Amino acid sequence: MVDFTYGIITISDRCFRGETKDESGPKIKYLLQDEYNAHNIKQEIIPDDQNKIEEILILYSDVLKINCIFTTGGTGCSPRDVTPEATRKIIHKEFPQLSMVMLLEGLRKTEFAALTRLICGIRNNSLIINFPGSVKAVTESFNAIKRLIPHAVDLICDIKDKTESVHKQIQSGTSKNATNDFYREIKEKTNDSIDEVLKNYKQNSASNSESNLKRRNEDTEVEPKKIDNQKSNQSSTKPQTESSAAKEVPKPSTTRAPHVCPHKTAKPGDKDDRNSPYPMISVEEALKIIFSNIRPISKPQTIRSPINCPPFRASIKDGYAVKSSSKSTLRKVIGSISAGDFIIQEDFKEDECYKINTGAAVPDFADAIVQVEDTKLTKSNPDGSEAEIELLSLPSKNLDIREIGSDLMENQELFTTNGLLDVAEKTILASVGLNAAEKKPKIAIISTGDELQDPASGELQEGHIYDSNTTMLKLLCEKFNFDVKFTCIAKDDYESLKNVVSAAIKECRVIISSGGVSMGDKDFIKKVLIDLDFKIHFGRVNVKPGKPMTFATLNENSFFALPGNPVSAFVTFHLFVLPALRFISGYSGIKCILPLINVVLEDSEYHLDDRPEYVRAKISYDQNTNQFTALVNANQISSRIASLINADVLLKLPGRKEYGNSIIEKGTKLKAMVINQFFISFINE
Ligand SMILES: Nc1nc2c(c(=O)[nH]1)N[C@H]1C(S)=C(S)[C@@H](COP(=O)(O)OP(=O)(O)OC[C@H]3O[C@@H](n4cnc5c(N)ncnc54)[C@H](O)[C@@H]3O)O[C@H]1N2
Ligand code: MOO
Ligand SMILES: [Mg+2]
Repeated sequence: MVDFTYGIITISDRCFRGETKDESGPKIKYLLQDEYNAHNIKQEIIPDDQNKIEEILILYSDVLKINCIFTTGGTGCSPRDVTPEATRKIIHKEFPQLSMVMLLEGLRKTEFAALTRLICGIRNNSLIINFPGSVKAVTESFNAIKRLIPHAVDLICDIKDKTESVHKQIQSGTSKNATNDFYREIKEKTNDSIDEVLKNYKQNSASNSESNLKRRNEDTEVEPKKIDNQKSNQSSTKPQTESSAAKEVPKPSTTRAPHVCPHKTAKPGDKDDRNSPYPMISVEEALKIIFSNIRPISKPQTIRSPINCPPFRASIKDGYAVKSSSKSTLRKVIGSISAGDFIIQEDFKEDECYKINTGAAVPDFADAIVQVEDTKLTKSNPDGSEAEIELLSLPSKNLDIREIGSDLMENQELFTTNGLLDVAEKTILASVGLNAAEKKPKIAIISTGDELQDPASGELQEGHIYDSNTTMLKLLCEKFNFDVKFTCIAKDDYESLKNVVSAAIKECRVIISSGGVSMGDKDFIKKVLIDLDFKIHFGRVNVKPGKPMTFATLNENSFFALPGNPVSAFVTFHLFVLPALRFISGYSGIKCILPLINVVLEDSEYHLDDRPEYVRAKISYDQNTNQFTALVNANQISSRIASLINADVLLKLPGRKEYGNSIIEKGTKLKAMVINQFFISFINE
């Protein structure tokens, strides 16, 4: 567990407000350090607020990729105790046995352990464990599962070599391995515990009120905030005095998302209008709006060389370092210099020379290199090394020597950048020993939909499909040299989508979502953006595919809500997201947009849509006419990912009204946006 990362979240209104000192969080930290030698620990205190708990768990799991997240507090039965509800809502798989081991351990001490509601589960690659609130209960719970956690995390992270060896040992039952022993122990312990627990429970039930009272007092340590929570419930929403807070009845937190009809949110008072309230704007207008609402991540910066290149006089050839002043053609070979050797500072005679390799430092008193091809070996030493050579031609001064700083002078300007660096820029930085620190926006990718299953999640459940947009959008970002910080599949559920978006904007400047942006009653993206105070700059674009494309900003955050249909997401990424990412990363104007080329339509005809369309097409080169021709890939429906295969361009077709005809014919001149440049080599075929 040494390499794993840990999160500790103390969930308590009173600790959050500073009224009570958090002792359980630090206790877990101590236990982790003591047991696992852990040092990568992130810790936080938050109030008993279900949304905040969900948000931070998502943040820890999806964004910070923490391996093991512990919560402490909020697991009791009071109205403000919502940790289990929040945990259950965001986990992908529940781990009830882990909770049971802790419960059994707790029950050995007190039957009041039954009043805590610990949930354990897995979200992505994170193990999430609810601990009770008190230091004592935290310690007991941790001790109960401390040897299970490492193996559980290994399994979740799919660390095969470790898990396989543990499995083998468990199955063979022969190992003296601690984990194996522990599994056996746990098995025995579980059986024992049930008897013990029953015995304990009977004893406890039969015991007198005095001992119950005593135990209850101990338990106030377990859940010390049951009474205080009710007060804190009030004061967390509205500041008030202690006495007035105590009089008010706390409201239970709502866990159900409110039903929101997106088409009703936009046009208040106009109940019957079921159209989208967002005007359809053109692709060009949309781009203008995007560019005027984003700004480059950094100012232009001029980078200068800290050194001379080459830093010493370097030989350009494999040959001999000589003095050009000598007219003698015979030279004694007095040494051999390889690349990387020290610079020879001693003087030498005019009829002497050094054998030298390309890139090696020329001796201080040599002023020319004669390449090996222009020499003849005239004498050798007994050991076979060269003793004398003859120069077939006499060199001029400075022949084949790269002078100090001749490629780059110290302090010379290398280039000016405001963000992204290309290969040449990264290479020149390397050549002068500088780091290639790029300024790129952090990107989050959120795929939305209850129907979505991770492609690695096994067989499809009924009504489900595999999520392909996450893969596509991540790879597209990477193809264009952008880094994706986090990806996640969000449910079609207002609250959880809001939590995911809140978590994403904390960590990432650019958020790219797909799905949930059209007219359905489960399309919550726009509503979430509005409620999180984003400004929606446009919510529909007159383009096919990609009509519901939405763009919103909040301070430095840009949100690109792409339509869910995979091809629509693909096209809108190239049309809108890529130019924005490039602009944010400092690309100048025209370079933000992918190159456009002139082509002619190869298809016999094409039926135009109402909306201007960007169809996926394959390019050929017609040698007779010296033109590129575009052949539209079959079946352009926006769900059909196959239309992307072998697509070289997004062929720009006009809307039928704009064109004045519903059919466009073979040979028509069109523009095409290049998404795959390999076809260019056809020119030379
Ligand atoms: N009444 C109307 N309905 C629709 C309109 C309209 O104007 N009025 N527009 C249509 C157009 S155009 C598009 S495009 C889609 C976009 O809808 P959403 O962005 O809300 O996307 P969803 O409804 O969530 O999903 C659409 C489609 O895509 C599939 N999908 C979603 N995410 C993924 C993913 N990550 N991987 C693979 N496939 C995904 C999803 O299952 C749906 O089939 O709305 C039309 N409706
Ligand atoms: O615009 Mo939608 O993207 O037609 O499928
Ligand atoms: Mg939809």
